[in-house]
Amino acid sequence: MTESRWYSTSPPAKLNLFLELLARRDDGFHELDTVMIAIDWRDELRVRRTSKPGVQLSVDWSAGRESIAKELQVTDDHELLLVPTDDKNLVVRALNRLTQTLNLDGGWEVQLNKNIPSGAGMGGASSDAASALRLGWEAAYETSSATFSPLKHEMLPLLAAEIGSDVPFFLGELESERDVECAQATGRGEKLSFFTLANPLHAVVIYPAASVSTAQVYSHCQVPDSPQSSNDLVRALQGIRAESEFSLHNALQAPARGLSSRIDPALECLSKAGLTHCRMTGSGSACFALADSSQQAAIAAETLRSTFPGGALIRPVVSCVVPSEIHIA
Ligand SMILES: C[C@@](CO)(OP(=O)(O)O)[C@H](O)COP(=O)(O)OP(=O)(O)OC[C@H]1O[C@@H](n2ccc(N)nc2=O)[C@H](O)[C@@H]1O
Ligand SMILES: Nc1ncnc2c1ncn2[C@@H]1O[C@H](COP(=O)(O)OP(=O)(O)O)[C@@H](O)[C@H]1O
Repeated sequence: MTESRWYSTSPPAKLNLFLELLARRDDGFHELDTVMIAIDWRDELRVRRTSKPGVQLSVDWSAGRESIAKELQVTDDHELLLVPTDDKNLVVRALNRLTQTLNLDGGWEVQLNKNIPSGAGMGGASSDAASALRLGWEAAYETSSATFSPLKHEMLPLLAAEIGSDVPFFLGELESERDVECAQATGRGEKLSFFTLANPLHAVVIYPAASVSTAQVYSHCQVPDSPQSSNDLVRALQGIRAESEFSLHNALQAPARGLSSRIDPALECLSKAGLTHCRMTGSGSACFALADSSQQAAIAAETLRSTFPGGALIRPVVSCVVPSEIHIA
């Protein structure tokens, strides 16, 4: 086979504005009611097809390992900065599954530049995997004589859900050309109802130099007797209901706080920073609070960098569209 061109994109992170547990399933997963929003804190991913079988993945930190280590106040070789390059990396799993499913020969060369911290509840690995599926599909289409394009909308969500509960969100709404930033998700997170925000959402995110295992947090959670619903929040985000009427919720915040002592300082600092709606995202450890404008978010982030006790990545962010744009070179 011939090598393909390079396909690249910038996988975004996500925040869970709402997360409620509805039931514990027999397969060990939890039925959720969650609202996810894509934000412009992004990794960089490049993929091309090669004649050599397998996935050759190289990973680096975009800002440089030393610079991230300094912000986190850890050493360059600290485990928080380790990103797997073997099949523990969801990008490798995604491309291997694509190779099998499309019966492709040859393999892949992949460059991943990280910005999104791992074990943060920001879905970095899941977003990278969704992007790898999209880029891999386009590269395979360029270099194959097979006409598998019509299958894309059916196959990619199935492969995505196999790789992880959060991966389908990052594919966006494949059947439409609509710009969507948000989804209300049910099932284990893979049943998605996408929608557009009435107004961009600004926030400040703190990743407090602590990685939390998603599986461990779920193993300490409790399903409430009377679960809350995200419907009011969704209507407010769509502009159908007054924005002042919404509140955020995360049923995983309590068990995650019990597992990591770094979450409480992040929540405390955010709640004192003149922002609103302070919460943890996903299974943690990152926390966020909403701002009225990009300017307020930038000023609050700057202040928090000098007041937060200990190392942390602190960023002003804004909602963005899923999926991210693909570039070919
Ligand atoms: C908590 C959330 C909220 O968006 O995100 P993160 O904090 O991971 O970003 C998700 O539910 C995480 O989704 P994801 O990270 O894809 O999890 P998966 O790999 O599918 O599952 C990891 C483990 O988490 C538990 N799990 C996950 C999803 C779910 N609905 N119920 C669960 O109980 C299961 O124990 C599973 O083995
Ligand atoms: N592409 C990737 N980038 C970062 N971490 C990855 C990747 N693929 C697999 N991992 C592993 O996934 C775990 C965390 O996944 P991630 O999605 O970043 O966090 P979270 O589930 O908290 O959103 C870590 O154990 C990390 O080693």
